[in-house]
Amino acid sequence: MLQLTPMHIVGGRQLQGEFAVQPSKNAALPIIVASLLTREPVRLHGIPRLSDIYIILDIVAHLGTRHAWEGPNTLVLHTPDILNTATPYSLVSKMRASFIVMGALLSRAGEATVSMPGGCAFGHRPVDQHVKAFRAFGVELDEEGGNFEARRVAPLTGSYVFEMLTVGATQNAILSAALGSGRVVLENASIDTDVVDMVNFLNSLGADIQGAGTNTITVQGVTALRGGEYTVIPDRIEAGTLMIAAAATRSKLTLTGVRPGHLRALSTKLTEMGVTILEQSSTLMVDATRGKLTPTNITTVEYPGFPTDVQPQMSALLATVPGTSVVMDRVYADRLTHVVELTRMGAQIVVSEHTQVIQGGLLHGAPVKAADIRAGAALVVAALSAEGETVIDGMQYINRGYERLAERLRAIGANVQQNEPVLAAAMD
Ligand SMILES: CC(=O)N[C@H]1[C@@H](OP(=O)(O)OP(=O)(O)OC[C@H]2O[C@@H](n3ccc(=O)[nH]c3=O)[C@H](O)[C@@H]2O)O[C@H](CO)[C@@H](O)[C@@H]1O
Ligand SMILES: C=C(OP(=O)(O)O)C(=O)O
Repeated sequence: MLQLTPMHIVGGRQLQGEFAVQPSKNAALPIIVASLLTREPVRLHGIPRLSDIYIILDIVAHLGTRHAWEGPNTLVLHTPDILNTATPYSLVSKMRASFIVMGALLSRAGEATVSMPGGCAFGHRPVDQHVKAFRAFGVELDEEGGNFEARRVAPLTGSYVFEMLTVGATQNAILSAALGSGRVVLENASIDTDVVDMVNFLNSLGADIQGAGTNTITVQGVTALRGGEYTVIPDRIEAGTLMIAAAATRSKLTLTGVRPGHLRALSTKLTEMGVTILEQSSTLMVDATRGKLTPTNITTVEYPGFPTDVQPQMSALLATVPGTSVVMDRVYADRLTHVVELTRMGAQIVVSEHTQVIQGGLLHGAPVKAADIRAGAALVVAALSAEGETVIDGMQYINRGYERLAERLRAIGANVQQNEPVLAAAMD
């Protein structure tokens, strides 16, 4: 992973003005993979310039996709032929989301070899549901030497009831059956926005996938998909991070280019704490300047519940709110790498049986290190509110999910310095 220079933040300043939210990383990644299903060109608007996007582009390039950027966030992808059906460990280990190339390759080429995805700093992330769904549809699947080898021996048919709500396995299962003459039914499917956006994209190319956004999804295979043009949804996790940053700095901030409906669980919680939120069709105003915030309890669950991907940032906010708050992550019980770093900044957090008990108070600047993407975002939130200077190392993790963050935070009044990553220029 590219090493980046640390970010320096002098905190204690209010944020102000408008922040234009980037397009969604976690929606864009599966849509780029889903473009493997058509031999025609597709033009995607709203692709954020992030290191994860460049990694998935390397992976699909290995499989046969040519790409060209048209302006800052528009990407044209074209996969006339699949050139490889094996994705090596060196590529898959860089990003867990890449495991869904298995479903796309099964659909388009009838076979796939994909390495077990890499581990993650915040705990065990199994792929058993992906494997069980494929097998339920009649796919032959062997696991050998850290690789999964899958073959379509007949049209995919049957149904699978997921044992938990999983975004990635739902996407993988949909992709595997979207081409061909079979029909599969997914029960207890994820209703996450990133599943719905991938299905909307595929259906816009001629796929026949019904029920996305409900717990039962039916995929009727089609012979081929056409090319097309699609705009990816806004990034609700980036928007959520900025809402939380506004609350932590007791600021008034307007987010533009958002879908307020995707952020309801967070808006409800912040409102309960004393933050005023005003929603319009694609803007969201957060006002934390009117009086004291109150502590609260958070339990993360799958969408549309409170998202795990803003749990560390929310914990950072709660570390600034006097009183006792309790945070439990039911999606990733061990998503806790932010805790030790926040305590360097004066946060009082005790972890017991995967639960954070937070006594809010004042934070101060300190040297800290991000160990994963949202832990890094939590450190940015804490640093923006803390007295004095915080130096955040491990920026390569934050850069996975936030485009030109230092520059965009400066534009809303933060005192942030970092040599900007040269990703876009270097990797086109
Ligand atoms: C690139 C991307 O979009 N990543 C997001 C995606 O990850 P990802 O798709 O990997 O997460 P899942 O929704 O699959 O995981 C949800 C839960 O199911 C468990 N599980 C999942 C699959 C499986 O085969 N077996 C199993 O036990 C996981 O360990 C976790 O506890 O959704 C997560 C949950 O919203 C987010 O935190 C990630 O940011
Ligand atoms: C955890 C995340 O991504 P990934 O699933 O790729 O690790 C995230 O975006 O918060």
